[in-house]
Amino acid sequence: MNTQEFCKTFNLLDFVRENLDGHKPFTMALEDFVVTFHDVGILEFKPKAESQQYLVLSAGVHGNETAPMEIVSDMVHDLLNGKLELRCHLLVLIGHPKAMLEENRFIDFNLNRMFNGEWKKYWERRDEICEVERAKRLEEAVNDFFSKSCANDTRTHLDLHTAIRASKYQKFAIYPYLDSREHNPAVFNVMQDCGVNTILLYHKPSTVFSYHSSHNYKADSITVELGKVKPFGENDREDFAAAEKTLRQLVEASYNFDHTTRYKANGQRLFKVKRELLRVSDDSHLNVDDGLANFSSFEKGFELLSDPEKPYVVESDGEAIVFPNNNVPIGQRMALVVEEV
Ligand SMILES: O=C(O)CCC(=O)N[C@@H](CCC(=O)O)C(=O)O
Ligand SMILES: [Zn+2]
Repeated sequence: MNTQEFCKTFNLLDFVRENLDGHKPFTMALEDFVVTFHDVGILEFKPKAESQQYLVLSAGVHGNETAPMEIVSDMVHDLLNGKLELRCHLLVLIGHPKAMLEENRFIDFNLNRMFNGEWKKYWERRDEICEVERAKRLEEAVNDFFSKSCANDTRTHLDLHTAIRASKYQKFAIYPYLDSREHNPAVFNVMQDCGVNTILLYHKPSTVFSYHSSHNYKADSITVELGKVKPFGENDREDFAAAEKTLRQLVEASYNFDHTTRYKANGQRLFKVKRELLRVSDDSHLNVDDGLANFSSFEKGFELLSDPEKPYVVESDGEAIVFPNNNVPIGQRMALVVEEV
């Protein structure tokens, strides 16, 4: 098959499904860029024209979060077929191909708790936990990509997700902890253009992918929750139209990520994390219905987390909950208690 035929019929998600255990790297030179298929779900686009922007778009770190994978896959198709112009350095990642095939959040362990080197703690168990080697591989890909950039280049990473449950604010994002850096107004502006009007400011280092790239490469990184989890083919792409348009504009490098960018976002809600509720024992249990939306709030005095040793009772009216999950192992996050700032 020649390059033109390959591009015309190429579907990233099918290609990933067909190469689950990896493939040999290969490169194709197209008119405006060179694309390298480094490994399953790891594609790098290098523009022929000079660019100072390095963009990572990751989707499917959770295998059942299908909409972002569909969006990214369509963008890759359009890039390969000249329908989307590439004006930045771009790394596209389909995070967890095996979980994607099964449309499950993960196989053995939540991949989005394995970054920032956390996978090293599980290295001895890599044969029983498939996410260990994948986290290592994804970190290597990000490292190789950002290592090509210079000090004045911009580094951006959008880790695209959809949430398990509905949300009071349908689209929201989690801005990872920045150590001693400042929040970048450009990130808020891009989120606003994506239709993301609620931003949760994370309060401490973590083992999620966006914190990894932010902490290690000083990237402008953010985890974006674009809607609710649905099976492949059942996403209403109209719901994602603003995000999709903005992602395409990012690839066309029509955004400036300079920290001096003026904050134009208007009406954006900001939340901060007040507390992280961890599972401390087998008996830890959140007293929330499955149908309860993210950002639902409680009255002071409500026992949100029951546990014989360490229950959590709501301390003030208006405390809200994000990502409640009774189905996590001991030591992992069961929910975030957040409050508006
Ligand atoms: O809906 C849920 O409960 C989880 C959705 C999801 O996968 N969220 C990410 C957030 C990562 C972050 O905190 O930046 C996750 O839990 O991994
Ligand atoms: Zn997710």
